[in-house]
Amino acid sequence: MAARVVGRAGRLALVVRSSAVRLQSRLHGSTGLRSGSQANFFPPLEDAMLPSGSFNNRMALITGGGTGLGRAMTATLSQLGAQCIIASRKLDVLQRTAEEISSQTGNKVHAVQCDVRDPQAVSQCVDQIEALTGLPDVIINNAAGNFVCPSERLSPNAWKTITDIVLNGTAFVTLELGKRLIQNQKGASFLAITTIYAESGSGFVVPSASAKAGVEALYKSLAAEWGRYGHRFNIIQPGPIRTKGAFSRLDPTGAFEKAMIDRIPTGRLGTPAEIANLAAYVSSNYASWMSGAVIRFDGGEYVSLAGEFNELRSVTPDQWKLLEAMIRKTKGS
Ligand SMILES: CCCCCCCCC/C=C/C=C/C(=O)SCCNC(=O)CCNC(=O)[C@H](O)C(C)(C)COP(=O)(O)OP(=O)(O)OC[C@H]1O[C@@H](n2cnc3c(N)ncnc32)[C@H](O)[C@@H]1OP(=O)(O)O
Ligand SMILES: NC(=O)C1=CN([C@@H]2O[C@H](COP(=O)(O)OP(=O)(O)OC[C@H]3O[C@@H](n4cnc5c(N)ncnc54)[C@H](OP(=O)(O)O)[C@@H]3O)[C@@H](O)[C@H]2O)C=CC1
Repeated sequence: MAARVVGRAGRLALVVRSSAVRLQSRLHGSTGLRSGSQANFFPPLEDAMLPSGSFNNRMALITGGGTGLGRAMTATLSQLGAQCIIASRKLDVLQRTAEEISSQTGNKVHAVQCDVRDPQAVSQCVDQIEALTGLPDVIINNAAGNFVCPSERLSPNAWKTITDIVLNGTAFVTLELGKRLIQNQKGASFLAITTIYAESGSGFVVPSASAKAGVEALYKSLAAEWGRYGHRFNIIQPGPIRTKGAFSRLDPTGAFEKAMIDRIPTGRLGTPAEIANLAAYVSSNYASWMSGAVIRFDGGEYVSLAGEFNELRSVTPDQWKLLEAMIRKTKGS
């Protein structure tokens, strides 16, 4: 009896899988029933969302602001009136970005060299910022380092490098600025950019997952402790958004991109401009009651990966009829 049931279930699974695969390949090539088409429902809007002038007379520090998502956040804040300071290791990259953005927006963008792993360099960077603009009203901890690697291949220095940039770097910047802001009785909005796997953990990016989880604990803790000094602390967890920095280190051959898009319910990657709009809102006075928030911004990828039955999206209506009939026939346990 048991063998008959297993046999029938096995045959059904085969039928379901092979007809789903046939349908998938007819519609969308070799994999991914849902990729692409539903993205038309979710077009990315690229223009700045907040009213112009929302950041007039405000100073914003964006770490890692010379490239990728940090650059997009800088461009949006600058367009909305902020005076921005971008800080990272590569001064030439920072200066190029600063010139490009300020020539487009008419607002000054300052470039300051800083390796966030070094607390002394961070302290000197904050000295420079104080001299240039005064202490910032908006701090975005966006700088990061990452690469995919089986954990058994990680050297102690590989572990240290990622955790130093992501967790210690964020802590050094946050504590240095926090202390000086408290001394000057000035409030500020702190935002950390983490990732969806800070919550779940993930193999093959274990130093990054561990450090990003630490950043989330740091920001939630300070949201509770430093509200009394006028500071807000929030977190954005982005899903996949194409940047050279991330994709060259996480999917160097491009082999995983299609499978990744297939599992995103909105059928596409995010865009830098979209996350820049969210970061601007969270950092603005329109969000002055938001603190301690963790905002997942991933097109639905996290819940899609989490739900055990989500693969049933590929079951066709005819197959559902069959499955339902089988289930209804079952009596008792
Ligand atoms: C499945 C498809 C996925 C597609 C994308 C989906 C994205 C969704 C989720 C994304 C999350 C993204 C999170 C991010 O953080 S992306 C940000 C990426 N950007 C960067 O990393 C920019 C900065 N990075 C760097 O500068 C370098 O890459 C660095 C290695 C992090 C730091 O550089 P540096 O200080 O110069 O370090 P090194 O001296 O080169 O190396 C230090 C030790 O690390 C070892 N190491 C370096 N690379 C590797 C590697 N690829 N594998 C294993 N080990 C590595 C290196 O050997 C050193 O150790 P030692 O030899 O023992 O001294
Ligand atoms: N793109 C994506 O799909 C996702 C990105 N994220 C997060 O978004 C943020 C931005 O990533 P993204 O734009 O994609 O990648 P980038 O590689 O473009 O950005 C990382 C930035 O961090 C800076 N940086 C690295 N190490 C240091 C350091 N030691 N000191 C100071 N700055 C440093 C780099 O500048 P420099 O080399 O000049 O130092 C670079 O500008 C990161 O926090 C990342 O974890 C999270 C989830 C998904």
